[in-house]
Amino acid sequence: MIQIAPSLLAADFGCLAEEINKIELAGAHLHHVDVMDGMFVPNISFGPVVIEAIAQAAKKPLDIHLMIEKPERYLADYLKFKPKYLTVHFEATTELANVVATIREAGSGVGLSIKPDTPVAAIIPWLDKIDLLLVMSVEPGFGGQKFQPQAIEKISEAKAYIEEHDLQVKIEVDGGIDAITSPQVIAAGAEILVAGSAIYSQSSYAIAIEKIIG
Ligand SMILES: O=C(CO)[C@@H](O)[C@H](O)COP(=O)(O)O
Ligand SMILES: [Fe+2]
Repeated sequence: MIQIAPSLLAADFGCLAEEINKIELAGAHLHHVDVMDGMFVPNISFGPVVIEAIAQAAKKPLDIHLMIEKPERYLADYLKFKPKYLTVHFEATTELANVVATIREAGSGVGLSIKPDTPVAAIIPWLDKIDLLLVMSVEPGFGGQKFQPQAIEKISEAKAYIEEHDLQVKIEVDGGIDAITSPQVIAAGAEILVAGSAIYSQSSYAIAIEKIIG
């Protein structure tokens, strides 16, 4: 089953609890939560204080995407929300084995993300240790960017390896996902689709979700 994880970055923060309620009624499976530190990416979003409010309003699970340098410094601050997935960037840490162990011990799914210029080959040794591979289809840092089609090839490559080795890793894709790009990433093997602007910019979230995941 294909799952949709609308990115709260594109929601109206003036009425966050209402947005969360609306997107859940519209069919969201997960809430994608983008944490940006102004170091790993050239933008700052929000951190645990805002996620506390999100977690209180949400009935659906959280899918936290950490775009922060040295995420090992802050894992506990996000694991306390018991996210379904806590995802770190491969490029952001030299402590990946410890990061994976800490997330797993806390009971959340382990997510690992790669930027557009990072090849799938770089994370192959980690695929049997994680639950989620997040393939970025834009440079991380901002919502509303154009989908980079080379992500399709990367998803296919990762999917082929996962199937060949009978692994349980799900592939998530994030950036520029809409009704045009979603069939391409689904065909390549993505199972969780993140979409921000393509959903939250629309008057009907349910219709927007329906157009993306059918
Ligand atoms: O992680 C990121 C951006 O860094 C994403 O989750 C975006 O927030 C997705 O937004 P759209 O590209 O769907 O507008
Ligand atoms: Fe994201």
